[in-house]
Amino acid sequence: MVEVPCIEAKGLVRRFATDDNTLTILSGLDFTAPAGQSVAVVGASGIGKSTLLHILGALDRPDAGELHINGRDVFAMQDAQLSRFRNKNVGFVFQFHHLLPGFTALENAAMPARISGLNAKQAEEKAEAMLERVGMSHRLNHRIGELSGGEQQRVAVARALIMDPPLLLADEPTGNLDVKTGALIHELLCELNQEKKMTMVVVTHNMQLAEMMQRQVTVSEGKLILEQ
Ligand SMILES: Nc1ncnc2c1ncn2[C@@H]1O[C@H](COP(=O)(O)OP(=O)(O)OP(=O)(O)O)[C@@H](O)[C@H]1O
Repeated sequence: MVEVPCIEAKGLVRRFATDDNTLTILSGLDFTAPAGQSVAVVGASGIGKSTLLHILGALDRPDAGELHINGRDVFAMQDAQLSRFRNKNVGFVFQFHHLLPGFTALENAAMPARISGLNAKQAEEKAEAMLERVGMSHRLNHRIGELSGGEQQRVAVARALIMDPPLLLADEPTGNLDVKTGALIHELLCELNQEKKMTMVVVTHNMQLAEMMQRQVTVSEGKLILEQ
């Protein structure tokens, strides 16, 4: 049986209209990743890495091209169906974590499970287990503002993985952290990738992190080059 890739993107085009012209950021980009693979996306600043990641996570729609995640035609879905699909299938970790400051670590990590329809108790049980996995059991009831940068990013990782998604997308996940704390988060991401056999795509300028991934791809002139 032929294995379905976790990500299969073909001919992605993304343009942005500015006041005086149209910028073509992605110009027919193809990208495939088998299930379980870890991939670093690197390239010059402003070249289109985050744009690509947002499309791969269906947070943004391309002007042309197709995206299949685990064989599902993502952009054929209507918005409500797409939100449900994202909730179950894609976890996101960003440089600035986007956690809700007025809520505790437990409440933040539980959020995707609540959105998926689980009741508060079920969602918090799952969140507690995930927070334990990322080394945060001692801070469950701290509000986000009461946590260090590294601790906040651990909560963001727990929130991204609470639904056990087959795909994790991370955009400069440790760009905001000191080198030592960043390295601990890199190790955590690699351990979770192995443990959960999830596909992981990480946009980064950090070569130490990029080299920890099984494969590195470079965005250049709207396409992917230099596959390693
Ligand atoms: N909504 C938008 N409207 C107009 N231009 C945009 C928009 N989003 C991104 N761009 C432009 O597209 C280009 C690519 O941006 P993107 O954030 O994908 O780059 P990047 O490779 O991730 O950069 P960096 O490494 O600096 O984070 C940039 O020139 C940016 O200004």
